[in-house]
Amino acid sequence: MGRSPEALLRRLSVRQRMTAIIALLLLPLAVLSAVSMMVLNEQEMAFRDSVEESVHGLLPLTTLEHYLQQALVDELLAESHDSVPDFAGLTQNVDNSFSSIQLGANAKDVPKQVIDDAQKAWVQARPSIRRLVEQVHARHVSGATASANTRIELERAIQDVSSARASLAGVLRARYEHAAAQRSRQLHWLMWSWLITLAVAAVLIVIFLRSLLRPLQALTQAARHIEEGQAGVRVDVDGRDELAVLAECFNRMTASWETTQGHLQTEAIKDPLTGVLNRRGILSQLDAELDLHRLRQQPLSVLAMDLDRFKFINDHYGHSTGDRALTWVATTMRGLLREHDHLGRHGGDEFIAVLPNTSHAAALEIAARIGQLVREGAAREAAYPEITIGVATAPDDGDLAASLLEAADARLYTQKKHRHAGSPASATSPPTQ
Ligand SMILES: Nc1nc2c(ncn2[C@@H]2O[C@H](COP(=O)(O)OP(=O)(O)OP(=O)(O)O)[C@@H](O)[C@H]2O)c(=O)[nH]1
Repeated sequence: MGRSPEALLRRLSVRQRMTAIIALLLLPLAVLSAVSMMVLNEQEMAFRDSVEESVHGLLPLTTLEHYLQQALVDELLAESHDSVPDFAGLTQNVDNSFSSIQLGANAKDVPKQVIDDAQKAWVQARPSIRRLVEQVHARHVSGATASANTRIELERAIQDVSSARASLAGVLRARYEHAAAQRSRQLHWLMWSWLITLAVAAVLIVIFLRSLLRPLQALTQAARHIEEGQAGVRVDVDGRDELAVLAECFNRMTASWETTQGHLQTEAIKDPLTGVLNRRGILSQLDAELDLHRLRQQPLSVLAMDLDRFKFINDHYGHSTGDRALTWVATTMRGLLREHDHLGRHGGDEFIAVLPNTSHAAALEIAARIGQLVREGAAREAAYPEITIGVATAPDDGDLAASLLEAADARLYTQKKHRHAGSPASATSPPTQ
C-alpha cells in the first residue's frame, strides 16, 4: 500500500479519522462562509455608497442646472411657482461629493486627472453660479427683468454647470465601473475558493471512505473465499486502526479454524487404535492414487491383508492384548512400507496397503517381506498373529477401487482357504490366479 494518503490515514483510528475529516471540512467551510458574507456585505455597502455619491453629487448640479435653465427661459422673471434653490446646501453637497471622490482616488480607482478636471470645472462655475442665483433671487423678489449681460452670463453658467455635471458623471461612472470590476473579481475569487474547497472536500471524503471500504471489501472477499472452501485465505493487515485489528482477528480466527479443521479431517480418516488410516481414509487415498494412475499410466498395487487366528488371541489373551497385537502389526507394516505408500485398517483385523507406482512383482515382494516380518513376530510372541495377503495391480486387475479390492480379496481368501485346509499357499501368488 506504500505511503499513500490512504495508508497514512490508516495509521489513525476510524474515530480519529472521522474527527479529523469533520474538522478539515468544517474549518475551511466556516472560514469561507464568513469571508463570503463579509465580501457580499462590503459589496452591498460599496454599492450603497456609489448610489449615495451619485445622488449627492449629481442631483445638486442637476438641480442648479435646471434652475438656471428655467431662469433663462423665464428671462430672469422667475416665475412665482419656481422657488429659489438653497445654493449653500447644494454647493455643500457637491463639495462633499468631490472630497469623497478624492478620498477614493487614493485607492487609484479613478485617474486623478479626471477628478481634477471635474473639480476645476465646478470650482470655476461656482462663483458665477452663486452670483446668478443671488441675482435671480433678487429679481424674483423685486420682479425686475434681466439685462443682456446677465443672460450671457446665465448661459455661460449653465454651460459650466453642465460641463461640471458631465465631468462628475464621468468620474462617478468610472468609479462605478472600477467597483463593478472589483466586485466581479471578488465574486470570481469566491466562486473558485468554493470550488477548490468543495473539490478538496470531495477528495478527502473519497480517501476517507476508501480507507474504510477497502479493508471491509477485503474482509468480505476473504469471507466469501472461505465460504467457497478455499484454504489459507488471509487479509492484508495495513495501518493501526480498528479495521486492522479486525483483520488481525479475522486472520487469527481463520488460522485457528483451519488448524481445527485439519485436526478434525485427520481424525476423521485416522484409526484411533493403530494410528494408520481408517476405512474411509484408505479408500479415499486409493481413489486419489487411482486418479493419478490413470493420468500417469504407472502401475498401482493394492495389498489386502487379514490377520490369522486373531479371534483366538482375543479369546485367550484378552481384548487389550488383541489391541496391542493389532497396533504392533500396523506399526511393523508402516515401518516397512515407503513413505508415499498408504496403510489403512479396513476393519477388525483387516488392513489395506496402497502402493503407488508399484508393479505386481514389486508388490508381491513387499507382501512377502510383510508376511515374513509378521511371522517372525508371531514366532517370538505367542500373542502376535500371522497374516495372509492378497495382491492386485492396476491396470491388469482393473483401474477401479472396487475391482482392485475384489481381486486382492479373492486372492487373500483363496490363500486363507488353503491355509484352513492345511496346505498353505504362497502369499505372493500372481494376480492371474
Ligand atoms: N482386540 C480387538 N479385537 C478386534 C477388534 N476389531 C475386531 N476384533 C476381533 O477380531 C476378530 C476377527 O475375527 P476373525 O477374522 O474371524 O478372526 P481370525 O481368528 O483372525 O479368523 P481368520 O481370519 O479366519 O483367521 C474378532 O474376534 C473380532 O472381535 C479390535 O479393535 N480389537
